[in-house]
Amino acid sequence: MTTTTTDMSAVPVLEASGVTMRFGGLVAVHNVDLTVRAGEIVGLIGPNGAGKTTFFNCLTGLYVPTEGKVTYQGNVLPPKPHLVTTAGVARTFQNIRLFANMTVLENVLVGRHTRTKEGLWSALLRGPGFKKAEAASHERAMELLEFIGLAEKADHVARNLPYGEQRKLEIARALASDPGLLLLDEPTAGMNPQETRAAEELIFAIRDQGIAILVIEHDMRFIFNLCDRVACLVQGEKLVEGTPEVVQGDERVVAAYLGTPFEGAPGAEEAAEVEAAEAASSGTGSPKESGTGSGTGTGSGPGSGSLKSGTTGTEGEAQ
Ligand SMILES: Nc1ncnc2c1ncn2[C@@H]1O[C@H](COP(=O)(O)OP(=O)(O)OP(=O)(O)O)[C@@H](O)[C@H]1O
Repeated sequence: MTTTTTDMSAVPVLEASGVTMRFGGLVAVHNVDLTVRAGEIVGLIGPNGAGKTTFFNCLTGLYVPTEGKVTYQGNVLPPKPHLVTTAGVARTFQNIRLFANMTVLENVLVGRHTRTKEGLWSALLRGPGFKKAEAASHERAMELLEFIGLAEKADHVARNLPYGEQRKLEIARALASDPGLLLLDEPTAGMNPQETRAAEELIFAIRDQGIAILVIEHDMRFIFNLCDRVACLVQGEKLVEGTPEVVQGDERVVAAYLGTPFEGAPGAEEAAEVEAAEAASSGTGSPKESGTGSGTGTGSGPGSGSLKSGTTGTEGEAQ
């Protein structure tokens, strides 16, 4: 007798094929294929305007792609965001979208509603079924707050949380729908290096819970540390896809995404000296702001980060 074992990591969770999105004459996403397998963290990078968020919107039912197909666990995803969430795909947004005046706990409970079956009458009458479901939701929401480290702030009003915690809360709310795939759109935007490192740990922990992850991010250090695979979009098309090593070494990606040297890069110091000298000789007096990067790797556009993970840390950070 032969036994066959299935390598779970090879099972596709999400499969997007030939996804194209046009806005009038503008082709924001063109013929993009992308697969996310069970247990994977996949990164989506690319310069500003490359089509990353549009692609996310095509995956999550906010946009109906002009062409192409998106399946989750083998089933075509419905073109409605709430149905996509019910199917098992949750997301966060580039700009925080919390219910600012609700408490931390209430925000997570809102995310739970796709998993509660009690109807309007049951809610109005507050029968035993409703009370049981409510208690279960509450328990699950507290579990999630514990998981992301916000349990002690369950009763705080969301708008009073520090920025990094608001981002975490968004993730908890997305997790409340018990997804099998989590899409994160720039989860570390605006975070300080400590918050970014904590976010990295949190995402690994989410993956370890069996949730596949697709993440858009401009912080190259973060993305290359985190991801098993990275795809780079440029002008709506997938330029390259591969391991972090392959993608960060791809000269087309370097050229398309950065185009300029960065602090700490070989030759960057010399380049900065030359630039300063040129600025002085052109009579401007002070060297102009250049694309050499701030060294944090957290910028949001071409020239704002490094493609070498571990080379762009802020002073004092472990490399
Ligand atoms: N609803 C829309 N209507 C028209 N054009 C749009 C719409 N949404 C996005 N676009 C255009 O599609 C292109 C891709 O934008 P998108 O926001 O997807 O890029 P991005 O890679 O996510 O950029 P960023 O990194 O700056 O967030 C841009 O030219 C943008 O102006």
